[in-house]
Amino acid sequence: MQDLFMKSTLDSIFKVAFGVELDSMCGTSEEGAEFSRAFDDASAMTLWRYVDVSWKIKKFLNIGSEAALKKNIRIMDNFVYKLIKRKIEQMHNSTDDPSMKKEDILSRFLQVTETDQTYLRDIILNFIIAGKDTTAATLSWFIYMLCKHPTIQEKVAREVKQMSNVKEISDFSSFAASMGEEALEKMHYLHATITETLRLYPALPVDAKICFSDDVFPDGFNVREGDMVSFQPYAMGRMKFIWGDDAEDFRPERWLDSNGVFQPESPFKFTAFQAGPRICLGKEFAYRQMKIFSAVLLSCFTFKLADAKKPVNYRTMINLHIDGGLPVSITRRYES
Ligand code: HEM
Repeated sequence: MQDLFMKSTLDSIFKVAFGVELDSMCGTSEEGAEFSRAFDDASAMTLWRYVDVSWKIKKFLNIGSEAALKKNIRIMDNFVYKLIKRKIEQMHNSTDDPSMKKEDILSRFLQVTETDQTYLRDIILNFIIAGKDTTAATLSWFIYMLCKHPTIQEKVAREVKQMSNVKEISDFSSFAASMGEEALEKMHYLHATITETLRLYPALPVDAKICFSDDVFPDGFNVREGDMVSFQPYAMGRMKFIWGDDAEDFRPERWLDSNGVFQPESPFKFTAFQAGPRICLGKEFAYRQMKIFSAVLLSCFTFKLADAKKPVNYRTMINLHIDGGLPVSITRRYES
């Protein structure tokens, strides 16, 4: 499942942010598949710099992991610069139809006359880094949690069916097409279940910052310019003094009031999306995307772990991935 989520969220971010059908899901674009591979390898190699004390020497000599990283960066750069060039050409050719220019985020940047190609490349990669693995990993943990808690899985499926107002689901794609904004808004239990997943499995388990200048924290602790300070949404999400004695239990109900309406928490308590001025810019987008994916999947299929006895471990990456993916068996809910 995790691999499929990674591919589909990459395709989705490409469509929304750059107006491009990458189709890494079906692999019809060889260029897209090469970019996707290079992107994943480059993220893993970048993280190893934290623990590999010799990375600077390797970089200087252009050997080992650093030579491979350089090659992957070149593949990504070529792909992204080509994309920017194509987009600029498309925009020039579509002057007669102004609506064509506004569809995606890259076009909007180009409209405000931003032409520095390196800056645009960084914007593109930033969106991919921020929006691909985060939602895919969260959806994987969400399905994992629902396999561990089948009654919650059924409750989510029931809510989706009820709120989407579809009497009988006869096929997957027409049900997906009928999933409107209004119906998604009403799915409070689904919203709570995704949020509960993020509390226990935040896509960014540790968030680090480097101090810009000397400072004193509210509790009197001194930090100096250049110090690294980190907070840990993973640990915070499991602390009893923050969430109560049942902090380690998966209980979506904790997010609902007595009428079943979702009650948000302060972002300084539920820190999966950061808080303050640097809070995640894609939070609403991420919820919408995750709700659409899970609503469609859960109303059409039931999920079970392929091997319920196999322990699930974390993979050492910036985002909280399931090591080795998430093999599941699925059963169709409707008669085809
Ligand atoms: C479950 C999904 C997601 C989670 C848990 C998440 C979490 C976060 C976190 C913790 C940060 C702060 C990083 C830092 O401290 O520098 C962040 C920043 C950001 N996120 Fe997300 N994110 C998610 C999905 C997305 C998506 C889908 C997009 C884009 C469509 C996105 C766009 C961004 C951007 C642009 C920033 C940078 C904001 C800034 O630096 O001011 N995120 N996200």
